[in-house]
Amino acid sequence: MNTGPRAAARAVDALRRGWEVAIADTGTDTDAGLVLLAIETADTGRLAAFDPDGRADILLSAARAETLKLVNQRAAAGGGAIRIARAPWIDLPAAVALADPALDLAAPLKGPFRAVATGAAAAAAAALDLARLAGLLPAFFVRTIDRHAAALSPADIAAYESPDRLVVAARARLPVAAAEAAEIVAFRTAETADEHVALVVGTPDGSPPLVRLHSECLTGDVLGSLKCDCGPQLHAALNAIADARWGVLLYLRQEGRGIGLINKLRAYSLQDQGFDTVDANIRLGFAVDARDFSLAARMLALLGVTAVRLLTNNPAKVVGLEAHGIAVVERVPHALPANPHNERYLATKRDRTGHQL
Ligand SMILES: Nc1nc2c(ncn2[C@@H]2O[C@H](COP(=O)(O)OP(=O)(O)OP(=O)(O)O)[C@@H](O)[C@H]2O)c(=O)[nH]1
Ligand SMILES: [Zn+2]
Repeated sequence: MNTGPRAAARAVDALRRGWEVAIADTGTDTDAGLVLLAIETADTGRLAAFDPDGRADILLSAARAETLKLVNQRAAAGGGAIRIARAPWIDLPAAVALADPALDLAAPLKGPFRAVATGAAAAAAAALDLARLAGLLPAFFVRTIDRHAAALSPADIAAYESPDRLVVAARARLPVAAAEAAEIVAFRTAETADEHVALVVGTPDGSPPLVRLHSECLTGDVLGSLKCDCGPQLHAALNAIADARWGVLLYLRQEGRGIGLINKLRAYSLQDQGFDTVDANIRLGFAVDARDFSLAARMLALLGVTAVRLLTNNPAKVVGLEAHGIAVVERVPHALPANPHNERYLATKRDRTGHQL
């Protein structure tokens, strides 16, 4: 068996190219595995090769299935994945409509739908994670196979995301507008292309540094998007850290709260239709926040930082760091003035995701 994160890296690549991927289940009561073709990157030729008899089922996230009202709340409450039995009318365009919420208003679904057991729950959940890692919609054509026919396990996919093998790859002096005495430290793991960065400002003075965990936001950080508060938060954080004379800004490549740029822009398109930031993620079939702050904790540990004053309004960041060995001795609020375009976004963060604004 081809184990390890290398198998997961190959699978991410395969999904993006529209190639099938097989995942062995790790449940003790099953000898099953799943073979999967991502709906987003399928085409008629690939689908015919994958599923010549038109018998492959559909695998969706529970959140997406609930949005489509394909399953009742009770079925979805278990979380994870929902498998829908293939019906003759579910051709490729119908499957795309199941996967992609952009079409929800334009393409009413036919039905009826029948939810069946996933047959390999751990493999199904891992498949959804793999889609997110590949930046794809979490929706597949799926067939059950013998687990021995699969080269990939859920543990491989977890290892791919794990920060355990993160190392410092390069460091250099980097004077920036906010602070001339700054050093940039770049991190990477062997398996992912993501290059996470820390900007270390000033020199340790024996007290816990002022720290900001900033998740990448191409639209806000680079283009000055008014839809969110990321750009102003980034610059205010650099200034606050410079004023404190000792601190660290982590620039985490967790675009779109971990769902990637393309999926975030899909969420924006749903927001144009009236859904808020939480419901947009759910309609796409993702968690409201897919980030894992163990990555940030590992970066701080590699910098020799074990206790911080954390600039954030998000209690999940405090919990995430503390769960991974970094003491948060103080939460420093980090709210910036709203504008007409991000007012609702900030209100949703306050009302629905527990931000202390
Ligand atoms: N999926 C999704 N991601 C978004 C949206 N708006 C902004 N983001 C992403 O949210 C992340 C910004 O979060 P942060 O500013 O790090 O943190 P936060 O959770 O808001 O908490 P604070 O520390 O209080 O700012 C970035 O990765 C953005 O790309 C949205 O509408 N949908
Ligand atoms: Zn943003």
